[in-house]
Amino acid sequence: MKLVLATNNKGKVKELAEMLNPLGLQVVPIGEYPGFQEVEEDGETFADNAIKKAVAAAEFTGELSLADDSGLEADALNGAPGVHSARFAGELKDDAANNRKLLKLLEDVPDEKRTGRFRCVIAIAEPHGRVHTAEGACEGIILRELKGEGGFGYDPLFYVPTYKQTFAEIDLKQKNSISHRGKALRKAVEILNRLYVNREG
Ligand SMILES: O=c1nc[nH]c2c1ncn2[C@H]1C[C@H](O)[C@@H](COP(=O)(O)OP(=O)(O)OP(=O)(O)O)O1
Ligand SMILES: [Mg+2]
Repeated sequence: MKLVLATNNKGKVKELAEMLNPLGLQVVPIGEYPGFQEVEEDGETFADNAIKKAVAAAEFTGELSLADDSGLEADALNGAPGVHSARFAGELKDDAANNRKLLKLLEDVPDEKRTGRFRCVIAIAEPHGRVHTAEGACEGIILRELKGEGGFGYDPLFYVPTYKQTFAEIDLKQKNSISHRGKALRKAVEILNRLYVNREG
């Protein structure tokens, strides 16, 4: 069975594929389907946007499709950038510019108030229209400067106290074991196993 990954984010594809490949599904990024138009992410919640992306991909490809909508919530900014994380500093989805904007807004925020979390909602859309969702969150601290070279997005600013490292300093497997995406994906895998078993039997 095919599973289309309805994301254009290469960082997400790496993390998702690492956990999905062992399932024995044929995992195909949406980039391999020419002509798919990126949907407008105008939902008020991560779930709204994840569902919108997964359904659009399932309709376009006719295949089981999985989408991820995620972002960073800073408590000192009342949860911003939240669902606007990707385009926080503008339409270009520029990670470096997003990180600079976040640092600037948090400039005067004392260490103990720099708490936040990544959130992720994964939506799985079946070709005939049923949708399933799974979510995950990971708590951390937003640093005052970038640290680490790995990962993507806000990873170099996101410090995990239990690891004493940022998401950009830990490897992909470690990140998947604790991250918002890893948590959501483990629940999503249970959903996929159920769907897969139902189809076979
Ligand atoms: O583990 C993460 N580590 C660092 N940053 C992260 C992570 N997870 C989400 N993020 C940030 C990246 C982006 O600024 C936004 C997601 O936005 P989001 O719309 O879900 O993804 P996107 O536009 O990059 O790709 P797509 O919609 O095609 O899946 O949150
Ligand atoms: Mg997006």
